[in-house]
Amino acid sequence: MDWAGWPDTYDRVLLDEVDSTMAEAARRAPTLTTPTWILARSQTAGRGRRGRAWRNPWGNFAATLIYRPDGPPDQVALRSFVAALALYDALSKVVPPAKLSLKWPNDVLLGGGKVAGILLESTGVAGQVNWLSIGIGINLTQAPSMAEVEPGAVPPVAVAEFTTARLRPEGVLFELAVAFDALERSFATYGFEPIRNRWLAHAAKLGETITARVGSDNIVGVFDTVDAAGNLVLRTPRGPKAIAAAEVFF
Ligand SMILES: O=C(O)CCCC[C@@H]1SC[C@@H]2NC(=O)N[C@@H]21
Repeated sequence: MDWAGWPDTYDRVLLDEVDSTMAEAARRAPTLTTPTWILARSQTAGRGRRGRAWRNPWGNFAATLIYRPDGPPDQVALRSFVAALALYDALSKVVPPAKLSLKWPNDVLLGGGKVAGILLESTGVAGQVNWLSIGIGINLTQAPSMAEVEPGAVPPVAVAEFTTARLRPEGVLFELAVAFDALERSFATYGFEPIRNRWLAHAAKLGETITARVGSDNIVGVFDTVDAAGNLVLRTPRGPKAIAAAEVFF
């Protein structure tokens, strides 16, 4: 693998097997000085959002970027949109971009099915984020079966179903790191607005009726926008509703 063009302010660690790249990032954090991408060819205890397991068969992509982002926690949390757009840009190199879309808060869809997920974890004290870990899983060669995902979830798909290109996790890491670096620089210079606008340009189901599950409540409304704080804004019969955290169903 030719790494020429790798963003030189980032380190990379390539592992054959690990429990979870999130756990590995947390173990390395105390001694890290440089933003670092950790890629694993397989994970034995991959984790997803909301405490779910993330199965990671050989051939799929699993990596975590760990770094010290600038800004207060609310700005740090917006890096999930930066990561989603970086995934959009990286995957656009191997599949038709028109088939990609972004599902709030941080899934990437391909042909309407879930192809990638993002998990953010951070540590900090006194309102200051110390380390942020952005975990990214991509179904490159294999997607889980419907039986393995939550009822009502969008069906999982694999990148391999949409391209004949050779898909290697290292190659995807390269594209992802380059894209993330460019977007992170944009975020540092111009803030969230350009990222938000680009994210909205690729949003799945914008202007359509969706359901946001918040705890045990289902809020049904028209997906109006994502606001400057990253909230999902739904138009409901009772007026606009800004939702900070939810599971979205189509
Ligand atoms: O639930 C989701 O959609 C998020 C899944 C995130 C999975 C990735 S794979 C790399 C990193 N390591 C983990 O254990 N989880 C994340």
